[in-house]
Amino acid sequence: MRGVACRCQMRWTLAASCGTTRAVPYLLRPVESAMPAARNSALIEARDVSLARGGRVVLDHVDFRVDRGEIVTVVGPNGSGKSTLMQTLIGALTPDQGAVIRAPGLKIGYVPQSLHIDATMPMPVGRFLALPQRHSRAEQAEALAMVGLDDVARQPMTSLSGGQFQRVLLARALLMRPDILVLDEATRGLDQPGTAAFYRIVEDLRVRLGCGVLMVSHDLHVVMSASDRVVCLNGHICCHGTPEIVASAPEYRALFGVGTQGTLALYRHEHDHAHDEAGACGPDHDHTHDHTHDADGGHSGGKGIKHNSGAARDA
Ligand SMILES: Nc1ncnc2c1ncn2[C@@H]1O[C@H](COP(=O)(O)OP(=O)(O)OP(=O)(O)O)[C@@H](O)[C@H]1O
Repeated sequence: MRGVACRCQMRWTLAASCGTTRAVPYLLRPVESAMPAARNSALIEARDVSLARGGRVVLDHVDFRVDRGEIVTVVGPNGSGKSTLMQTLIGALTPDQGAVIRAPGLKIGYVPQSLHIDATMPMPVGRFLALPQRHSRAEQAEALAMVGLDDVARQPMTSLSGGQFQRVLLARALLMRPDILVLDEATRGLDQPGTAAFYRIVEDLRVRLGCGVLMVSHDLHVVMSASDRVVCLNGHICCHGTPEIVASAPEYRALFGVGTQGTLALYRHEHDHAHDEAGACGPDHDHTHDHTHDADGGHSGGKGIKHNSGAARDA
């Protein structure tokens, strides 16, 4: 009798063979954790966080949270504090004001934008995955399979394509059995199909592992359709909302496939002004930002920090 895998927000899989229970895959085994199991409980929360770097306020009264089972994407112009926010949330930086609250026992799987590996250093994928913590070959193979990579364990890291390399970084994060995956521009340098494929994997992992996902990305078209919530940061949180599917061009379908339905998505703004479907501001807007919106609904422009309104700060 074939085993039945139960896919749900809880981390377990039951597989039965001839009436006996066999070991469940490592990454899907129940985790000893003090973590709340329910969806909608905050994994990480920033409360009124402010932080200055190099004498300049980079994060200004930021309220932010990521719940179990949701994908939250932070977008914003260069220098708007996205990486600083990530580092503050994972505990690498301490806020000057406010607090970051992490659920007790929270395990974070961090995927950086890139990692330099010396080309002269022979570093097979398997050895890389054993850093900083050793895992069995079976566990490594399971993690690699989850990110769509087979038979690469003996391959040197330096021989991987950009997309393969980032997937290996993702596999390494999975071996932590994370409650939350934090991806800081993890698809930088990948082409659009590679980026779309990467985010499809992330969406799949969210379902299979029931983890939360926090991403920083500039890939608006792809990320918007993969996210439950999008937060636009420009020092302060200037807008946030749920992505809305507004169009489904054939070329996007061809690129993004079934996972995202090939759709172009926009996100709802909760400013004190309106946007049309192209992302342009409506006539009633009262624009107090120092940045503009492009046709994707993205932001660009100045890096100075101004508050729009208190309501706009709530993420
Ligand atoms: N170690 C540091 N010391 C001083 N200033 C810093 C440091 N790191 C970042 N900054 C400054 O903080 C601001 C925010 O940087 P951050 O890297 O968080 O922005 P970002 O939104 O992630 O940018 P990008 O999209 O370009 O990656 C920038 O003005 C940057 O120069």
